[in-house]
Amino acid sequence: MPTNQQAQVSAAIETDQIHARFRVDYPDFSLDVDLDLPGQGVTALFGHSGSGKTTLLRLIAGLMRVPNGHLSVNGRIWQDSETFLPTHQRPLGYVFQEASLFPHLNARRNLEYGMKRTANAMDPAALRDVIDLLGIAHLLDRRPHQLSGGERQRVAIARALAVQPALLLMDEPLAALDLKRKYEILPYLERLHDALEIPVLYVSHSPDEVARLADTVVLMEQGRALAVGPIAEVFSRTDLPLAQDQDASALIECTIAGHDDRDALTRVAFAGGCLWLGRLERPVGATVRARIHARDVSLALVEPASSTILNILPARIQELREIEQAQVLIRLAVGDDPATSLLARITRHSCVRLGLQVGQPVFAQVKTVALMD
Ligand SMILES: Nc1ncnc2c1ncn2[C@@H]1O[C@H](COP(=O)(O)OP(=O)(O)OP(=O)(O)O)[C@@H](O)[C@H]1O
Repeated sequence: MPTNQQAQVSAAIETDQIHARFRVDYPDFSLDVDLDLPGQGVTALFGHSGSGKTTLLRLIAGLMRVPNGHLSVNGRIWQDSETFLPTHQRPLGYVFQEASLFPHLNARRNLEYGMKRTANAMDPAALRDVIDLLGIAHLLDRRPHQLSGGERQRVAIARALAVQPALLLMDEPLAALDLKRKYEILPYLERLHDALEIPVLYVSHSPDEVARLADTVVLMEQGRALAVGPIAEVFSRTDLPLAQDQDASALIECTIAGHDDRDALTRVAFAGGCLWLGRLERPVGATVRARIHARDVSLALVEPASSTILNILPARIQELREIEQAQVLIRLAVGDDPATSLLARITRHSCVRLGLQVGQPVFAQVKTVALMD
């Protein structure tokens, strides 16, 4: 029979949301946010350098205190007008740009260090799972200087998780790694994403990282949250600076529908259509996230009968927006599902020549599809 206190805790946990409201005024910068974020999955705090991402993370960690701030995490108040939990009382894990491991302790002792100081440490079986998930079992006897940057970061992530935090904060955990190491560690982060039940706030200014890892995005600009929402929705909004970028892209959640061994192709299905990709070694039914750059999509009014392009999707124009360099950004609904969007970036000249307008049916020719996991 649960005690009253346990019943209150479980009732509070069901609220499943993070609410963060903060205002900070520095002489040359102000941050003003009021955010409701999902209580699970990875939320990216995404924006250019100086947009306020780290400041927001520090406020959430309790490393800074501002008056009138409010923070609740899955129903537990961490800060309001009466309460301010100091950092050491907040059940959180914090992973920084550079793994801050103790140099005189090996990886195992580094993991144990935090665990000894909390009443909520993982049991040995759960810790073994985390060690396996991050692929660090063979590194446990090594000291930090005997590890690569990526390996150190994996140990730092395991250490953050070993205290069973209610929230994991990651501040550009890949920023200090070179490209090769980044690509080494990304699959581990993707595995974490699938395995973790706690919410993760992930600071990044890299669209590529965010496209791979995030479920929800907070797009930060000059201390404000310009947009908050599911990643596919935010990425395909043509009114945001993100879409005007050369890297603008749409994300589509897909399921592996079948393989064609003869032609070394894999067919993936999404709500409203399907795409052919180079052969993927993933089982039918597995989910993958596809990223399609706006610059890789061209449009035709009639279905091209003789094209080398594998993926030609019937679509309908949802929105046209003229952007710089005499180009037009077009948002397309693909198939029957209005929630699945593609972006196409074409010249104004072509747009006028084809007489494109909102509501018009077209065929989207997709030159390249990148897989995000
Ligand atoms: N203690 C401080 N006093 C005054 N200004 C500060 C202070 N801390 C941060 N700032 C300013 O606040 C702004 C936001 O900084 P913040 O580190 O939050 O940005 P960021 O988006 O995390 O940037 P980056 O991606 O470069 O880490 C910057 O203009 C910074 O100079």
